[in-house]
Amino acid sequence: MNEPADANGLIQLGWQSFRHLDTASIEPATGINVIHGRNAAGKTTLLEAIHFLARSKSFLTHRSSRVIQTGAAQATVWGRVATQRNVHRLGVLHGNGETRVRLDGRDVTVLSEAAWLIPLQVLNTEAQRLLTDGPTARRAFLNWGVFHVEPQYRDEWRRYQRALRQRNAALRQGDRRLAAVWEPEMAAAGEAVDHRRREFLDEWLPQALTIAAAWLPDTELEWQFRSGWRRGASLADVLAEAREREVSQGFGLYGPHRADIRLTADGIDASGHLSRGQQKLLVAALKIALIEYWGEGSSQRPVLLIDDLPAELDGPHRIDMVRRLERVPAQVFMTAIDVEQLPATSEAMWFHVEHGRVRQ
Ligand SMILES: Nc1ncnc2c1ncn2[C@@H]1O[C@H](COP(=O)(O)OP(=O)(O)OP(=O)(O)O)[C@@H](O)[C@H]1O
Repeated sequence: MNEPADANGLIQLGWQSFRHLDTASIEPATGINVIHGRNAAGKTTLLEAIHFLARSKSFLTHRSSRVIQTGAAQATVWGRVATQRNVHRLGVLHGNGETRVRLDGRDVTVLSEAAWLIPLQVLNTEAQRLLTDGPTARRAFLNWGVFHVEPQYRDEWRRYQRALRQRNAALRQGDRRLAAVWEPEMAAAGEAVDHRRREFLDEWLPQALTIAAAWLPDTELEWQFRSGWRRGASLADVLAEAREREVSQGFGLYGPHRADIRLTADGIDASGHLSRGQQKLLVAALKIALIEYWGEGSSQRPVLLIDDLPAELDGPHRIDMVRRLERVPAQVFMTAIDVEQLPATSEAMWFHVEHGRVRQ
């Protein structure tokens, strides 16, 4: 650890043998960074490198070996991350089928320790699956959001999942007595998880929809949260009532593992009603509001990666989006093929990428 830096965030980023990027290091702005260049220049790869550093994995592939440059043995990304108190050195290396994370000179085994240092969100075409896919993606997003505001949440969620697994195993064996033994633990942890989720959602979603409403003024946006069990009933009662039916199913049908968030536009499911561009704006609003919520009282500066910001947006919406991003308490990295597609941003730092070479 070093002395505190003037500004929070990723103040230096370097890489070696990471896909087709030439070995280099850059000193990004802690506000907006624009990465531009032609197709296949390496813009998305640069975002991927930041993701790799923050989360020890890619957002493009589950197979980390793919990030290793053709012909190289390992890929490395490293960075210096300034928080309010210190400057941390973080490094992620992938080679020989394993990923190693180093934080301030020591190996990190619990990856969330490193993930905690750089709260990160990605806005790309995949991110729109938050609206179009099933509830699993939304629950993962919700869990990640709550975890960054309430670190104890992870333990409660793990406790719940453990009890759920044990009860499911008992249900599959038809062992009603053992299933009942796990119910008080499952209900206690489940209610705690639900409580934290609701507190978080009540703050986050109204703010997200306010941001989105400014971009989609003619659309009425609403949200609803489904806990995963009957409203108003205690989870313990619901589990006891459902036990017999669940034995025949072989797994638990109720609880926070079945939760979902429903977003509607003019009363219709948002994914079915909104255009691609409108969906992009809504997802951007969800992520910006999350980042603003994280930013409050946190010593870590969140990072927002936006791949091809101009795509699918008309001129006025591009301007609105960039103006909004200028006020977000986050470090933003956005890519664009052509700088002409973006409005002038006074504070931004510009990086040009050509054939894998990044120039500041
Ligand atoms: N492991 C690797 N080793 C070497 N080159 C790679 C590797 N993986 C991908 N590439 C190359 O990286 C290029 C893609 O880079 P990237 O996706 O960052 O481009 P981009 O600038 O975002 O382009 P676009 O604007 O088209 O999205 C491809 O030409 C691909 O062949």
